[in-house]
Amino acid sequence: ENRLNGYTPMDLLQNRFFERAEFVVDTLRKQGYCYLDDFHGEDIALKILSEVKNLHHREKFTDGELVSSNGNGSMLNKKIRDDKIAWIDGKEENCQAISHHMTTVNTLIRFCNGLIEEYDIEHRTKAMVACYPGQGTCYKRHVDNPNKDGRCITTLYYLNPGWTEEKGGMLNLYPGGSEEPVKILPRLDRLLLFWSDRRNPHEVAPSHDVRYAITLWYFDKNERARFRKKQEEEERKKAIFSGQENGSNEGGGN
Ligand SMILES: Cc1cc(NC(=O)CCC(=O)O)nc(C)c1Br
Ligand SMILES: [Fe+3]
Repeated sequence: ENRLNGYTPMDLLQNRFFERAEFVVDTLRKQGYCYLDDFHGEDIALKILSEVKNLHHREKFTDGELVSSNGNGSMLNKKIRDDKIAWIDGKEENCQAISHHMTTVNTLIRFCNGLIEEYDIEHRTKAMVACYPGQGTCYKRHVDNPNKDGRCITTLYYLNPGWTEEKGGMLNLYPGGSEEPVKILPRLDRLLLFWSDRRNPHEVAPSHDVRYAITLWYFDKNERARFRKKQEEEERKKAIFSGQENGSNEGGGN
């Protein structure tokens, strides 16, 4: 077969992933976050962007969560976040490039998993495609996984060609809860990774132009299993409790 100085193209590809995984894991250990620029290359990045814009134009995004009341019971549709999101599993039509992104990040994370002994990463969420429509839309400071829901690594892929700080929309990251934020430019073809837990509070500064990103959260198998068991336990307790509440006794059954 076509061996290039002893390596096949697959060998070279594997090496490339291994090298990037080593850099990612070393950097995550050192500072808790890491970003790779020119992750897919411009052509594929622009293809992914066109699919995301297409989702946006086809109204496939829902509004960010609305919080309910302002405390005195009246329903105030105050927003805690301004992003519009679409959940994508990668099999949808016209999402081939987004699907390619998902499998590429899976491969990178699989190589990283071999180097991180404290986690055992086998699963992830669907892709959350997010759009900040501009006009000062932002996302308040928060931690992705404050209470051990299983998510250990957050990956954010940015799709904003020619973005500058004047447009706002910087991701302000506070690694180790530091006072001064690390300001990450959400530029096209940048892949940002960070530990999803309390080590990385973050916020999106007000955006003055349309800002797209794709998030994938990766789970630690054990933390996720514990969380699911706890959830089922709570469901059971709730079912029993609601049974007693309205006096019926079948709730205490099963
Ligand atoms: C729905 C949701 C979105 C986000 N997004 C960001 O933190 C913004 C990152 C960026 O676009 O730079 N985080 C959580 C914990 C939830 Br939940
Ligand atoms: Fe977040």
